[in-house]
Amino acid sequence: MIRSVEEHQQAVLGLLRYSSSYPADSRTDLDGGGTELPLAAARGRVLAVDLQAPVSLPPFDNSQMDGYAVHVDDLGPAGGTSGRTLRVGAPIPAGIEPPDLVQGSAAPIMTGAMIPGNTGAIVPIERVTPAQFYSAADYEADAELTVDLPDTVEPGAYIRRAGSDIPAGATALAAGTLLGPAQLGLLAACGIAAVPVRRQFTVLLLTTGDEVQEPGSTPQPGKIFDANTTLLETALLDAGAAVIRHRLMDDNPTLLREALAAVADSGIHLILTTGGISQGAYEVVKQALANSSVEFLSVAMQPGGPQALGTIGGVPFLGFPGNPVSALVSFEMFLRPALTAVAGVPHPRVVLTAALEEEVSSPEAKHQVRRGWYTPRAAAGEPVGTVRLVGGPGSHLIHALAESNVLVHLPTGTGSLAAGDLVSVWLVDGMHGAPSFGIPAAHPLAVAGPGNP
Ligand SMILES: Nc1nc2c(c(=O)[nH]1)N[C@H]1C(S)=C(S)[C@@H](COP(=O)(O)OP(=O)(O)OC[C@H]3O[C@@H](n4cnc5c(N)ncnc54)[C@H](O)[C@@H]3O)O[C@H]1N2
Ligand code: MOO
Repeated sequence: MIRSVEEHQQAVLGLLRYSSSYPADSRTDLDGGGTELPLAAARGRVLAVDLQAPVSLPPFDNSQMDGYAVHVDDLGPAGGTSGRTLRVGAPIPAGIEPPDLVQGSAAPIMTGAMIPGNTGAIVPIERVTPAQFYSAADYEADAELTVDLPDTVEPGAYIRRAGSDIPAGATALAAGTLLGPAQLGLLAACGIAAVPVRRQFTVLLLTTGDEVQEPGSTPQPGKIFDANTTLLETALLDAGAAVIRHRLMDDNPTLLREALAAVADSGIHLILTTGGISQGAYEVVKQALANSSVEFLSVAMQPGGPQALGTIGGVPFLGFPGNPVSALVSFEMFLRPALTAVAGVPHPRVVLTAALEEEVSSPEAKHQVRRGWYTPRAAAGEPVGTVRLVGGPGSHLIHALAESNVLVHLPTGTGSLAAGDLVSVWLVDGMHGAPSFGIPAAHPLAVAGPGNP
């Protein structure tokens, strides 16, 4: 049986949505039974509840510029000052609560400092005379320092009002928000130190094949190093999932069946294997799961044609093909979008239209996914960016995969395309490493915190 890409996408989504024990609404299902994560540890996670701002941002009226705070009664109608000369009051650095302004005097004030009472406007230092602040020596030498204002000052100028970013009590972040640097920075600015996050979607990752050996071990004749475990583990971590990495399994169906049965009730949300699902004589996954509720099928896609889908002991199961590019393309096309729909993370890939830099042909009966390098349009007049294909269509070309920044889609029915024809590309180089708190504990800058005990 041959399925279209769209049909298999729906099948994978249905599997995760209806067969997985992952809670459909995990808002009340916090990690650790209601515990929260410190902000930095919550990067890449999904907020479990609506969070209200406990304080306003800014928390108080403050200055947007280094300059002088001018009394409201020293500003004429519509801000006219007639170049008024004012006495210089005590400077206001950021971090203090200043006394109210006295009419006839202007207080030197620094960016971010609290606005004193009675202030009508801030005048940037560049706009007054003298155009630089007095030194401590100037203050000691002359008790009657003065400053000349410009002819006009806009009332309220350069005052950042309390609550103008967000007022206290308003929703700072809604449940379901993916927590990245900006969102976590907002929570920190609100004085929040820990955040309730949704449970992670947990995947058991198992790689099969007599021919694969662990990276780091001595190369053996006829064997290859296991690329797929690392490739899929990091792709899943990037996508916000948690990964349990199973040891490599050789082509022994009985042992594989036992291993899969042993993990089926361990609270994981998906079992994912690579390899052993096509037409060979030693297709271990296919043999181990014969007569089970796992279906082996063919999707009209290249790479990633052979696929397996079903349940093992009630736990959703996906079998990706063993070729590394096939495994990653399967992840991008089927599992990643389903995770977005079910777990609220990751963000969908950015889809762009690009002009081919060269001609290309593709099997008409299949949706071909090529790897490419996307270059944004060089000038504003150009309608779209361009894409250069990297490597051929072969699903073993992991080096070419590593040198690409987009997946290039040549949908079913495409046949051949000329240079300049438009194609749809998915931007995949926005992948970042899993959360890491990388300063070694011995580093002089290291502080106690997540990852730095
Ligand atoms: N007669 C047919 N042969 C093949 C067909 C077919 O339709 N008829 N389909 C081909 C396609 S397309 C793919 S994709 C592969 C899928 O094969 P399997 O999923 O059964 O995977 P394996 O045979 O175990 O391995 C395929 C390939 O990938 C290498 N591999 C496997 N695991 C890893 C790993 N962890 N790290 C790196 N490389 C790995 C393996 O050595 C093979 O070269 O089947 C085609 N054959
Ligand atoms: O489907 Mo295979 O993944 O074309 O190489």
